[in-house]
Amino acid sequence: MEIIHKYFKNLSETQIEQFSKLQDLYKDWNLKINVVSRKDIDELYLRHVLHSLGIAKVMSFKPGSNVLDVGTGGGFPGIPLAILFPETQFHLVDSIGKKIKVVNEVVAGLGIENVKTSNCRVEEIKDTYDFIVSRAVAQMETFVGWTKGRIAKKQNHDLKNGILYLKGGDLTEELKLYTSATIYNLPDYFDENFYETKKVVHLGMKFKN
Ligand SMILES: C[S@@+](CC[C@H](N)C(=O)[O-])C[C@H]1O[C@@H](n2cnc3c(N)ncnc32)[C@H](O)[C@@H]1O
Repeated sequence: MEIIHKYFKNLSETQIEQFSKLQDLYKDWNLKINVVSRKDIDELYLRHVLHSLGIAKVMSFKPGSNVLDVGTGGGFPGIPLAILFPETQFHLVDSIGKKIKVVNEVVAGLGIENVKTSNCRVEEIKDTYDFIVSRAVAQMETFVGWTKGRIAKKQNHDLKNGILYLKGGDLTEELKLYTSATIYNLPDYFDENFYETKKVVHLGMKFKN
């Protein structure tokens, strides 16, 4: 939990309490339904919570905005972002029901009010969102296909509405179709070795008028 304080200084009492409770909640639920690897559960704050919050280093979601988390699994990056941005609405989607069950239990356990969940494939979602976030779900081309039409046209942020994807490694090949993508290197924000090759990729949507 100290590692969250290290990089996010102005947390409210509620946010501190919610972040602090995450580890015990995930430890309990992970015994029943495995959503986080055994190794990672001891490093939940480094490998999952802070990593999810990497998106917050490049984007401050405004009050009233809405965000879709595609393939949220156990709730990453959606749950840490929902704690950090309580006035933004988050929709967490996963095609595997037992993962959404854990997400629902964690959300209820923390008293988070700005998260809704759906157990379905993202291709079935019909709403639009200011941003779509994700980690470890699909290659960019597949992901862009799945989420086509889901970005709202009205812009409310400095960064263009679009996709904010947590990725790692060399992305030259994967992003060669997306020349307008911006890559933010997480080591510019976080010192820990875990982040050495990790990035946030922003892909702003272009709309034909
Ligand atoms: C490797 S896990 C990543 C989970 C989480 N984002 C994380 O980083 O911890 C990928 C997740 O994406 C989900 N998924 C894959 N394709 C999907 C789709 N088309 N729609 C919704 N969920 C999908 C899977 O069920 C799985 O839970």
